[in-house]
Amino acid sequence: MELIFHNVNLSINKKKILHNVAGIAKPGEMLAVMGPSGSGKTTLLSTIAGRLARETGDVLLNGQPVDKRMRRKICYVLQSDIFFANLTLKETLVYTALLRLPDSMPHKDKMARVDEIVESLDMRKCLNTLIGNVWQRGLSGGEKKRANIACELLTNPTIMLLDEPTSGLDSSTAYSLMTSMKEYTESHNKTVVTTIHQPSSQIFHMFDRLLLLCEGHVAYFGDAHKVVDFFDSIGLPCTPHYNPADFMLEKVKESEEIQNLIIENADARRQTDQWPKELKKLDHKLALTSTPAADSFTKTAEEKVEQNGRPATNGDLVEMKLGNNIRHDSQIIRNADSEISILIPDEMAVKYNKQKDQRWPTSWWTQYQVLTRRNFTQSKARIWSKINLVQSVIIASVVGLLWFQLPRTEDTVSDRLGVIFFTYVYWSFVPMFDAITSFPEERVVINKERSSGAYRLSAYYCAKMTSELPLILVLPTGFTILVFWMAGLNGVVGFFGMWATIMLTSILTQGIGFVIGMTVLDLKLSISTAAIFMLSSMLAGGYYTRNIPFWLDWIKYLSFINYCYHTGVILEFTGAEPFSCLGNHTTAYADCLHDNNLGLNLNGTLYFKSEAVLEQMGITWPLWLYVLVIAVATIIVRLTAYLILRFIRKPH
Ligand SMILES: Nc1ncnc2c1ncn2[C@@H]1O[C@H](COP(=O)(O)OP(=O)(O)OP(=O)(O)O)[C@@H](O)[C@H]1O
Repeated sequence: MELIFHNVNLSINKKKILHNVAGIAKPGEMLAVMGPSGSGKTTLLSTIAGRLARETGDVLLNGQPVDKRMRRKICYVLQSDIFFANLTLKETLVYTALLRLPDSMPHKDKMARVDEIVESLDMRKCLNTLIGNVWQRGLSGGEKKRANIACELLTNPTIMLLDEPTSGLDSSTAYSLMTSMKEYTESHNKTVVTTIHQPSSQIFHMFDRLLLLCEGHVAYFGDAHKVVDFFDSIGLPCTPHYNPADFMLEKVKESEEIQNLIIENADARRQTDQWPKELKKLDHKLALTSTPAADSFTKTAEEKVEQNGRPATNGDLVEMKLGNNIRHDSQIIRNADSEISILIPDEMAVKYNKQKDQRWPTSWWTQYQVLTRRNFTQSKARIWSKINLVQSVIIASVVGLLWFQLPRTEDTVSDRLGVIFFTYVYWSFVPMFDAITSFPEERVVINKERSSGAYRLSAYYCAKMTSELPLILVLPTGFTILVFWMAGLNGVVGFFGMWATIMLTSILTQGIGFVIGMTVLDLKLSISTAAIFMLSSMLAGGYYTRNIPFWLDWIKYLSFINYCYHTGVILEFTGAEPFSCLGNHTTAYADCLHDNNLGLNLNGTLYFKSEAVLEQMGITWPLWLYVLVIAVATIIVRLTAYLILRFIRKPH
């Protein structure tokens, strides 16, 4: 496919970044975009990829404007290597292939495609290596760059946009990477646009075309090997044997005077034969569509589309009655006076393509299945990490030993409340902070993948919820078993009740963690926010204080711990064995109770029924109501997290 970008203008925060940037890249060729740091190379690539909205200008593939469907033919390899650190290279490539290659392609063909790319980029020896990150060693920098490119190549894109693929690589690794890319481009007839900072002269000579940018202006566009002649022609000769790439970067950074000289001469080249005819044609289209004839022009083109059943392309002839008010531009009138060659107007091609829009490469169900498997694999290492396992076992053992086999006497009531409160609070803290700290890493990967239209957000979100469920529930299950039986809490029913409500608490608090992590992007700030939220919930949760000032009493209804803790209390003190009083009759529980809660043991000591504790604590809601509130809160929190991702944290 031929890629044309024509007169692209773009401003960010009112700062003009790109000024009438134009260029063309052809199949089987590599176009290098060069320029000093900050000259707009990445911005241009993002604009071509459709991730930044241009103010004016066209981006055309084979003469047609790029819409969402066509954008799938473009792959954009970002400068940074964004992956899940704890997947191996093979897992990364396989999951990417399963997600991004169409359902209609048989599984074995998808795997064959992975093999082909691995061979092309010479990556076989590191297939089973973890991707890794700063804390965990994995692929080397060069291998990561190749992995980044490989993931995009899997979809067999026609246009490849590479943002600084050689940054951070030593010269021989950079050369070998670019050689692989050059071979791949030529053998598969791909159209490649790559930004590059300071290529060696060997790499520079691999490029077919060059776009040199200077402060967002075109300083040169044309054959890469003719750039030295251009500089020579404007009085800036290059010293023999000097790397042309270094030479021109020095010149475009030299002085304002030199910069203006280069830009003016580059502008002047647009009127000469050295400027590609395709770009000249677009200049004419612009001139024509600014005439009063534009409306009838569009209409006739639309008729042609309906007649052909496909959008008109660059070479199509569209019949148009020439009115008196049309400029007779000899260059664009082709056959007869009544026929004219035009490019299809943007809005019309987009409208046409929408009808056939296959937005996603795979079905929702495929996306859900693959993402569930991938998420399970990558979250397992994190959630079931050795450190989490050891931490849970140690804390559970300490709790179990401190509250070991509590006797059923009145003075252990407060201890029982303590262990229940601690257990619910602990399984609120752990999932919440795990969600907050893990989400930033995940978010960048998801944003990258969603930007390239790999899957639906709903598929990702449902997969995440499902795949992490068994993972987040295993540790609290083990913890509850240890603590419950070591402390000697209330029987089998009480155990299953506590286990279930702790699970629910973990799911709720993980959701709260996601909401905080998605809303507050700064990690430090999100941890502080979560700490404030958790501590306030704890304080208002009914364990530390039961006599909140009346004007602040409503706060307990906002504390999720209030509900979780009270489910635990109800489970512990309902239908349990009675508690013995300690000798005298003036105890808190015995004194405030109705007679029917009291009784005498055989040895003559007073006892009270366990439900008396609930009465003394003023717990009047039934268990199911507390559980219902937690369940509804869980659904609301999970939905909120989804909506935040859907509408607020959209990728560019
Ligand atoms: N959000 C923003 N607000 C203001 N200016 C911005 C913003 N984003 C980018 N810019 C500016 O746009 C210009 C072009 O940035 P871009 O990243 O495209 O440069 P580049 O040529 O790719 O640089 P490098 O080679 O260092 O990656 C820079 O001057 C940058 O400061």
